[in-house]
Amino acid sequence: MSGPLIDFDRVSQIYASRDGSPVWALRDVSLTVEAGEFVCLIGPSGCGKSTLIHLLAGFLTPTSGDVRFRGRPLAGPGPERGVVFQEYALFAWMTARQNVEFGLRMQRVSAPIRRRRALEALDRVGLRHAADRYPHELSGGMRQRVAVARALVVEPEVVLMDEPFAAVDAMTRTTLQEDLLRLWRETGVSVLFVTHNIDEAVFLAQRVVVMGAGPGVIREDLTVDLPYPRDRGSADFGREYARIAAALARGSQKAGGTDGERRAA
Ligand SMILES: Nc1ncnc2c1ncn2[C@@H]1O[C@H](COP(=O)(O)OP(=O)(O)OP(=O)(O)O)[C@@H](O)[C@H]1O
Repeated sequence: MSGPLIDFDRVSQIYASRDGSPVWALRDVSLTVEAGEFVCLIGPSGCGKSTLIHLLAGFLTPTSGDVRFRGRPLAGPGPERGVVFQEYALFAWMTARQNVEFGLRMQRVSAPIRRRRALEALDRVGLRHAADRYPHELSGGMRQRVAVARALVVEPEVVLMDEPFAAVDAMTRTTLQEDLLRLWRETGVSVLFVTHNIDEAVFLAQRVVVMGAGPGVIREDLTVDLPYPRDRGSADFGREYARIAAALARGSQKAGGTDGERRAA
């Protein structure tokens, strides 16, 4: 393939606030993601991380600029872009297997193939045994695993994850991170992952995109050049952590700047 998988080209997103005044969620954001990359977006609350994910998911159309996938402007949601949110967005009235089958049903995949693929996807996240349970019978971590299986079962080219592990306890979170890395390496899918957590970004990402708020811009785009699996106790890990923390601190000092500053930086 020539060109990036994902291309944000000078994208701005303006919402109307309750009193009608404009809210610049993103201003002039340019970002590319290559096929197979694992990229984390990190930044203060309100810097437009979720907006960026929603644009890419096709839930929103940018106020100006273009969002392209494989060189083509996006026109709504599509099966090549899977989404996992922080909240367990599972259908309460469906079992884990039925939840995972949902996307395949939309694609009109036949019932026996749906069933087989859903069970395989649940197996990959270690939940085949829980296929017939309803969401309320699952722990928070298990529900997020089902959400990951549901996103992956349709074999997307990118998974968009908006703070997917923020609501689970620390130990479960670590396990989910390890599982996600394994799935990423097994499938070759690209991952765009929003987090507030520097440790999570350093553990997971090949690139960490640091955003700033007021309006939302990209401040820095940092490569994390550490081999996988990463050792949280290593000096190298600590150095990368400090580098990203410093970039975040610089970004918040510059709040209110423009994308032009990023280019100049
Ligand atoms: N539907 C909306 N209408 C009006 N303003 C909105 C809307 N959605 C988001 N905003 C505003 O746009 C800005 C960016 O919001 P967004 O949710 O993308 O940020 P975020 O970085 O994901 O924040 P957080 O880390 O708190 O989830 C914020 O100022 C927010 O209040």
